Amino acid sequence: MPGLIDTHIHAPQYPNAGKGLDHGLLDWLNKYTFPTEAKFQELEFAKSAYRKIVRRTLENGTTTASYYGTIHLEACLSLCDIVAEHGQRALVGKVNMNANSPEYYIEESVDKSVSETKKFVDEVLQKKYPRVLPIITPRFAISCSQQLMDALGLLAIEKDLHVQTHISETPDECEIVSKLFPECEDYLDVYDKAGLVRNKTVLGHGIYLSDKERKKIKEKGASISHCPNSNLSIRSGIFNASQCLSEGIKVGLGTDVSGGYSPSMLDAMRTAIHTSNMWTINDRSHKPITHREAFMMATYGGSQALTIDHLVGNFEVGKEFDALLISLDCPGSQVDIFEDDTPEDLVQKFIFLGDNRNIQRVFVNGEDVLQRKTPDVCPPAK
Ligand SMILES: O=c1[nH]c(=O)c2nc[nH]c2[nH]1
Ligand SMILES: [Zn+2]
Repeated sequence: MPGLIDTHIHAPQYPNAGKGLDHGLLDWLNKYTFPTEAKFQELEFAKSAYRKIVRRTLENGTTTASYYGTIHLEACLSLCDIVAEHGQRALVGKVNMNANSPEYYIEESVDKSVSETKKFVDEVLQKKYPRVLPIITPRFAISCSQQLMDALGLLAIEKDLHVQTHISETPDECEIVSKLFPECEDYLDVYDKAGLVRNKTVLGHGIYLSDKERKKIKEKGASISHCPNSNLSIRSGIFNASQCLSEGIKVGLGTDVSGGYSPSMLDAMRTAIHTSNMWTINDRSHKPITHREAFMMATYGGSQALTIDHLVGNFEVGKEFDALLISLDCPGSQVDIFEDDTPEDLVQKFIFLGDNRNIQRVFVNGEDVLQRKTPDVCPPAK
């Protein structure tokens, strides 16, 4: 099958995966996430954590990831090196934050934030990694001033870069944004005024977008990264994937580690199906997404969301071979096969019952990247 594409994942939040889910978004950021991300100033700590997450996502079949880093230039550059060393395909973003953030984890000025971002972009491009690109990453409107977002929008346009950020994830967040930016028509307008809404823009979450905002996202050719595990784990809300897909918006899936506790895109597929089922439970006329649509969002849909569908996402002739070799009867498999199972049944069983043990080989551009010799991920247990 085609490789899995995680359109939204926070590499530095991996140490927190599976813990600290007892608060909603804004308290969760302050209590758990910012203190953890701040530790990535220490380069050796960052490298060790980044090796773990890159290895873990690859083992789970993520051939492409769109990573958020932290505000630290050196650590973000090391994430690019580590991704490249492991042979994963990725977009990597140095996070921008200059407002409403704790004093221990904030960029000191617009100038510094922009100049470090330029340095990051230039260095990454100069390295000419075959499959790693920089992505402009203003964290979200609450943590960036309009002046900073304007400068980042200009940079994205000037260098034709991808952009990723969060939007309309929780009601509290939306209310704060409307107070911080009273001159803007809505949340999307905050980013649009800065030139950040482009066809290379990936908007994380988008649970509470209005009809008008979704229409503009479609017109601009931007995409939404649906992160169902995160939405349920930190109780942000229930995204309506069917609606966005039927409106023709590009929708990919994201694990959103560590608001989402699982780095597995299989988990993202399952949870997207269950999230969609919740709409149907509340309104029987709602058509839930199918396993085919979940599979599509995790593969080809993800490639469209990241505008790399000319390269990967399916097995069209001429694309690069990002693929997984799946075995359902391998040692340890949790999937039992029965005589009357059709090929499509097997795909469904893999989505719902499969795990990394069934993912036997992971190819990026034709290379079995799990066979690469990379530095030890896990030091021996004490
Ligand atoms: O799920 C999320 N994770 C984050 O780290 C974040 N920052 C702003 N908004 C966010 N949402
Ligand atoms: Zn996120």
